[in-house]
Amino acid sequence: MASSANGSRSKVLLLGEIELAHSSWSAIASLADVITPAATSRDAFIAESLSGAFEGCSVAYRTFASFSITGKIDGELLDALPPSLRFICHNGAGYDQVDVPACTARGIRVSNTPTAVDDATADMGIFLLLGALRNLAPSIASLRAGEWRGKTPPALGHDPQGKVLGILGMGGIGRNMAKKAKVFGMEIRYYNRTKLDADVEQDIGAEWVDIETLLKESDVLSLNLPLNPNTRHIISTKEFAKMKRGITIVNTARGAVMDEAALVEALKSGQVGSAGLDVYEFEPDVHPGLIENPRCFLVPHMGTHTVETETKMEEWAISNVRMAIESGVLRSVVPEQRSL
Ligand SMILES: O=CC(=O)O
Repeated sequence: MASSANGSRSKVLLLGEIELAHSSWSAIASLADVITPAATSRDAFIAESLSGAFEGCSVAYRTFASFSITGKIDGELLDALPPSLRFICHNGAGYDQVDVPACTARGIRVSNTPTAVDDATADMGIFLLLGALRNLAPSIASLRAGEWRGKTPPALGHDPQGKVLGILGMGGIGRNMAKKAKVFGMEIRYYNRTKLDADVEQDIGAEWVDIETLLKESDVLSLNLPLNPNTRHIISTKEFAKMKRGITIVNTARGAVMDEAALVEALKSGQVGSAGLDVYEFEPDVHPGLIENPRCFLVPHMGTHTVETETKMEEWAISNVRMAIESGVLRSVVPEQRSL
């Protein structure tokens, strides 16, 4: 299938940059013509597509950052893309930037890079958990400002040992984080629509509880679930009110699984004691109420930002492009399309 139905060479649309896996991408370029858009905004991208610039492309490779050019891959954008497009290979685990039902309706299959991100994202989760529990943000800032521990001594932090870590969403990242948190002496509870098999639960040392219990009994709550219409704002004012006063919230998933304005209020009132965040509802904008709150330990969406993990992710996404070109199937189609 390295050539298209009419016998010409396949065409691949490259949305974003290849940063690390250059030799694997060169191998794609030897199999197929690679088209790179000139546009730098959504309107210009749509106009460029409607002008026929991407005609004949059957596969698109895209990065998280390419959102700044195309915006969401939704029905409007798909209608502007050529009907030859059959596969969208997303480089990333979370694919909320792609409207999967709109792709399905047009016969386009979507892939992501599931397990490649697990270690690095879970490592970031543990880092944020410890940083928020230990109340490290103000002293990191005061040291850099030349004030040692600041004008008033920072509040004492808390140890993870013996605390209950509630994990909301027990996919690969949640499971990985559970194992790591166990080493810090934490007790692991989780809620996931599908309960893990008993042997997996036992291996991880995690207990399934219903979501109400998870909210009520956790000392730290880590959000590890994908963003979709069912999970948007799954944590908001009502849920904060059910939690233990002073809870620590960790989010490495997507900002919008939590109502960010409600989090700011819950932090202000002390209902939430601290937060360790890698993701934000309106990235790259961060709510000023988070930035100004010393009990927030904040990182600008860097969960997978390592040479090893970014390389794995690119290699994985490129392997999807290769399979699409050579065999007309994807290596890791997204769960919503698995039964199609
Ligand atoms: O945010 C990172 C990812 O979705 O892989």
